[in-house]
Amino acid sequence: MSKNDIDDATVQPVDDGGTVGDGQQSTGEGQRPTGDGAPQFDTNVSYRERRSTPSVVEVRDLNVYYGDEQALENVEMTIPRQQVTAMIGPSGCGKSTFLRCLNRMNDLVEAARIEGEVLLEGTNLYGDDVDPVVLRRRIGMVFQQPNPFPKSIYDNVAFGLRVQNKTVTDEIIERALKRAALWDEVKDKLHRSALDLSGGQQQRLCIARAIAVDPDVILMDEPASALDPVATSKIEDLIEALAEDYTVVIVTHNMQQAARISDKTAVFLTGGELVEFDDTNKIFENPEHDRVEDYISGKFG
Ligand SMILES: Nc1ncnc2c1ncn2[C@@H]1O[C@H](COP(=O)(O)OP(=O)(O)OP(=O)(O)O)[C@@H](O)[C@H]1O
Repeated sequence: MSKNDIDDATVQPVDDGGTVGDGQQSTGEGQRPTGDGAPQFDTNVSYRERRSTPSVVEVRDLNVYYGDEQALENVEMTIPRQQVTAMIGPSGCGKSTFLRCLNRMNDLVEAARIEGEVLLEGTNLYGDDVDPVVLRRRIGMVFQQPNPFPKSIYDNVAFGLRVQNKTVTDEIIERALKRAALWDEVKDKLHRSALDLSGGQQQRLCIARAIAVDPDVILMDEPASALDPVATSKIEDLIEALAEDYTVVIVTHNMQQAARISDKTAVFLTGGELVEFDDTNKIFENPEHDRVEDYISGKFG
């Protein structure tokens, strides 16, 4: 399967009752024991109540290979709760591979082999008893190209809830659209096709769709790179606002964007090495590593 096939395979609704547009999947009520009854994530405690711990995702000794090629090498990272964490680095350094490891999207790539641990609230996502479908209900994803379904604006936002057999109310739809800073622009045309929206509006709709099911973490792979400067600016403002409620992890090619909107920045360099991970200000003003300084100052990449 090619890299592009991953997105294609996960953005369209399928009839297994699981996939929710932008890669979110669910089997119903979230993190209850599933399948053979193996306990998964603790769902009796809501994410809002679990905020007492500072980190939400811990990555330990992560190595990823595509066939013989190593794409990530011994990556260790602690992703803080309710902050924006940006991944930057030159093309091919493994940023998207890393992001996809956080919700097991790489499971869909036949050639990919993953070693190491990714802990969500202390549970290894790669544990034998973890259902990736349940996991993707907790970790949503927004892609580079806005990918609304050919349905109404309302039905796009409702999609994930319906897949999970959850109640859909006008209030829930309104709340998600407001949270995605789209409500004022669409409140009078909720039953019109989502495909009639502009690219920037479509991307905010995809964000509304992702947050309607109330995930813990939102992964974003270059969410503004297909948009014009005005639409990009709206998405950037929105990402900063979302971090009040959610943990956001974003891949961006745009260093200024990472500097503007993120709290933490991870710099990957060629060979899938995470060279530095720190507060964004530190990375951009006084990085520890010469290679990071060279990259930030545009000497390569
Ligand atoms: N499905 C795949 N099959 C084989 N190799 C892959 C696949 N996806 C990525 N790779 C390889 O893994 C390495 C890391 O790719 P990845 O897309 O994660 O990098 P990136 O930093 O996100 O790049 P870009 O900024 O260009 O999107 C590259 O060498 C790439 O060719």
